[in-house]
Amino acid sequence: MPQTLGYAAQSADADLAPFSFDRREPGLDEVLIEITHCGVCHSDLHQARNDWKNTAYPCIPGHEIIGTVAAVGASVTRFKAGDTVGVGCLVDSCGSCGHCDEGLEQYCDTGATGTYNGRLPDGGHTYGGYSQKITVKESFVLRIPDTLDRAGAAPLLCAGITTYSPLRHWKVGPGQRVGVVGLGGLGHMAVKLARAMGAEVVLFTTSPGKVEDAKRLGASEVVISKDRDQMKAQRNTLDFILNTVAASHNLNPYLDCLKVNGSLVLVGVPEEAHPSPSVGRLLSKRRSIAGSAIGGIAETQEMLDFCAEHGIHSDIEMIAMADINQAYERMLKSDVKYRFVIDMATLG
Ligand SMILES: NC(=O)c1ccc[n+]([C@@H]2O[C@H](COP(=O)([O-])OP(=O)(O)OC[C@H]3O[C@@H](n4cnc5c(N)ncnc54)[C@H](O)[C@@H]3O)[C@@H](O)[C@H]2O)c1
Ligand SMILES: [Zn+2]
Repeated sequence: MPQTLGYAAQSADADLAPFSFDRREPGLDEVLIEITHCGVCHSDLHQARNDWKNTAYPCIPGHEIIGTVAAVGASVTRFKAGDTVGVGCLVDSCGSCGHCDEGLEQYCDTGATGTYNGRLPDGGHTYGGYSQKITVKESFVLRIPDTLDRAGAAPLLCAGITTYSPLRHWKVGPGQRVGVVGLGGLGHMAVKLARAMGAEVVLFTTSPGKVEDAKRLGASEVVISKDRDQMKAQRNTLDFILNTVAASHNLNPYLDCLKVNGSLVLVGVPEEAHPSPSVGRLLSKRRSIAGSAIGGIAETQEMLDFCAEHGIHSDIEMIAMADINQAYERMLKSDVKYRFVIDMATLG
C-alpha cells in the first residue's frame, strides 16, 4: 500500500497536524497520483472546523489537486506515468442516474463522493489533497493542458469550475452586465472568467483596498457595498450576479441591482443562513435567486481548456504545508491574494 503523509484535523477546534495513512493501490480503472500542489479553499476551513456540522474526523481537506501520475491500473487508457493531472471536488458518483449520464455528477441522485469527507461503502470517509498521494478513478481525473502553470492551475479545480459552471449555465456573454460579490478565491476567478466570456463585470466588495486589484483582474466598475449611494447607482442595471461570499448577509441590496428577469446565484455556503430575501423585490421584476454547486467532470475539463486558451490562472500565494493553520487565520481576515496553494514538496 502506498504510505502517505498528510495534514489532518482531529476535531473541530484542533489545528491541522501531520497524519500518516495508506492510500490504496490503484485498481484496474484507477490512477495513483503524486500530489505536487493543492489549493486552499474556504470550504476546506468550513469542513475542518465542522462549520456545516457534518465533518467526519480525522479530516484531511484539499480538493484543488495537481500532481504527476505515478502508476495506472491495467484498464486505464487516458493517462500514463509522468502525466500532469488534476483532481477537483469529486472522486466518484453512481455513474448510472440521469444526472451522471448528462455529465452533472455533482447532482448525482445518490450523492456524489467528495474528495474529502465523502462517505465510503466500508463506513469510512475520503481523505483529500493535503497529502502526498491520492488514488482516483480515471474518469474523475482531469488533464492539465501543457500551457497551464501547475500552481496557478490548482485553484481552477474548485474556485475555477464553481464560478465557470453558473456563468455558462446562465449564458453569460457579450452585451451583459455581470455582478460578482466578494473578491476572494472564487470571486477573483469569477471576475477573470466572466470577462473572458465577453461580459462587462461589476465587482462588489466591502474592502476599498481591493479596488485597483479588481480592475486589474478585469472588472470595469468596483462598488463598495457598504456605500449606499454606490449601491443605489447600480439599481436595475445587472443581468446576472454571482455571490461568492462565505458569510451570512442581507441579499436585498443585490436583488435591487438586477434588471427584469435577472438572476442572483449563490455559491458561497455560510455557516449561518442569509436573512430571508424580500418577495416584493423578486416579484416586482420577475427576479430569481438560485444556487449552483461546483461542476461536472466534462465541464471541468472544458473550463481547464478554456483557461489554457485564454491564459487564465489563479493569482496565488504559495505556502508550505506547515503554514496551513496560519493560512486559515489569514483567509478568515481576507488577507490572501487571492488563493493559497500548498507546495506539497514541503511535506515530509
Ligand atoms: N457552491 C460551491 O460548489 C462552492 C465551491 C467552493 C466554495 N464554496 C463556498 O464559497 C464561499 C467562498 O469561498 P472562497 O474560497 O472564495 O472564500 P474566500 O475566503 O477566499 O473569499 C470570500 C470573500 O468574500 C468576502 N466577503 C465576506 N463578507 C463579504 C460581504 N458582506 N460582501 C462582500 N464580500 C464579502 C471576503 O472578504 C472574501 O474575500 C465559501 O463559503 C465556500 O465554502 C462553494
Ligand atoms: Zn472548494
